[in-house]
Amino acid sequence: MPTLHVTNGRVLHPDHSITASDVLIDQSTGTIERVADPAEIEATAEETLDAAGGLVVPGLINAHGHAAMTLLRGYADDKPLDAWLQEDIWPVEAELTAEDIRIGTELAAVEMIRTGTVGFADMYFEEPHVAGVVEASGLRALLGHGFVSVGKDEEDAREDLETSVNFAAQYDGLAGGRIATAVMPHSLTTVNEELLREAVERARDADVPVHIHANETEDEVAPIVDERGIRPLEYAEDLGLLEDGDFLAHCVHVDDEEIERLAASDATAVHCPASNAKLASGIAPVADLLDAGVTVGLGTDGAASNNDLDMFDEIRDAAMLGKLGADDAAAVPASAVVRMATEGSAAALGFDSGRIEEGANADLAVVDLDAAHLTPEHDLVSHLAYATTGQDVRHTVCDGQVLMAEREIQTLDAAAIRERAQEQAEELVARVA
Ligand SMILES: CSC[C@H]1O[C@@H](n2cnc3c(O)ncnc32)[C@H](O)[C@@H]1O
Ligand SMILES: [Zn+2]
Repeated sequence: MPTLHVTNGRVLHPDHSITASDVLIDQSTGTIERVADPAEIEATAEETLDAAGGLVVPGLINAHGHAAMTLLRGYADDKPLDAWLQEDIWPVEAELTAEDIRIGTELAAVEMIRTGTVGFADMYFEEPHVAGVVEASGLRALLGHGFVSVGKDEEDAREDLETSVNFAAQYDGLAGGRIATAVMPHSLTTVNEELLREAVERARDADVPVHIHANETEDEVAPIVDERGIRPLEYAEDLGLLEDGDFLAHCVHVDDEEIERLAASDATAVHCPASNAKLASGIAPVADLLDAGVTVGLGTDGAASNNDLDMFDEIRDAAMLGKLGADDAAAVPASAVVRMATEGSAAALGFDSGRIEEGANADLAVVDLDAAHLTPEHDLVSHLAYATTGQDVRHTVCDGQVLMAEREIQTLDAAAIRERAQEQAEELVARVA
């Protein structure tokens, strides 16, 4: 059985203690075989990664996003969600080709691997092409075709739902189990009730979860309250949502009753602090969600509303905004945000990852601590939350495969992808002009 030996480093354990330990990985199963004192692991592995001066952490998981929107990074900024989508994003997305999406997703994969992210959720279009990039890059992902019904006739909207269901049914478990899927209606206001009900029912039949944007802005909550006399998450539950495996992006404007409803359910929330701040959508009540017992993951959302896919940035933003929102510097501490990007996101996507522990998926990153901004070492969990950036990542491993060694991506040609993405993005916006 081929093995990978991560040596000479310190390991962040699930209880957030840190010890000088080696990690032995069984590459045939893609799982962690041993985490032990270096003296206890023989140097006989086929492959070795040197983690000297580094901290071995669970690979980060980006639990909500639209990967190919990297091509739209910096294309339209400084607007609120509705205007941004309707005036800028949806017109340019109408011109997207499958090749644009493939290249944009490759660019996202390069950025994610470079910054220690090993898994991501993607709600977008042309998902078979996204799956191809996942296969080639070695990343882990939960993918779904996103669909709306607003602005479409009945037949087109229904066809879009069929695409979402068929993709989810056909691609679940591919890439050696690294691909999972979900049915992905865009939101509670952009998909009509009939199609939402059908989407949930069809997802249950296909035994896949549902992923949806929920309670992102006040403007999205108000029409549901006005038309139905109930809050969005009561509506969601009535639609059959909030079951085990379902995960909701944003949950910014949730009231106490909705937080309780979410806590009592088996669904999870994905916090996207940078996107919520940039679009001025609001500050999610993360401290309240965590206090109520909701499982909270972390996501960047698309690169057009963030504007990067660095999950270390997101961790820091989650802590900062969590404190500001709660008006309490003690709220959402370092350990909580690190857990959000690891265990929380893994739980949201149903991955057995997010922890350096025997039996878990061998998904990890090695953070190089040899840097002025990470000196002195009073508390390394504090450094992960407040001082580390994605550029500090030295190695990235997913499913036991080395995706980046010594800051060099192994599975993709990063320079060629960047060059191609620049050309592809220029051609895309030229088609809209
Ligand atoms: C139907 S595929 C996904 C759809 O969502 C759009 N999108 C990107 N960011 C956000 C966001 O923060 N809230 C809502 N929708 C968003 C994306 O552009 C696609 O059209
Ligand atoms: Zn989104």
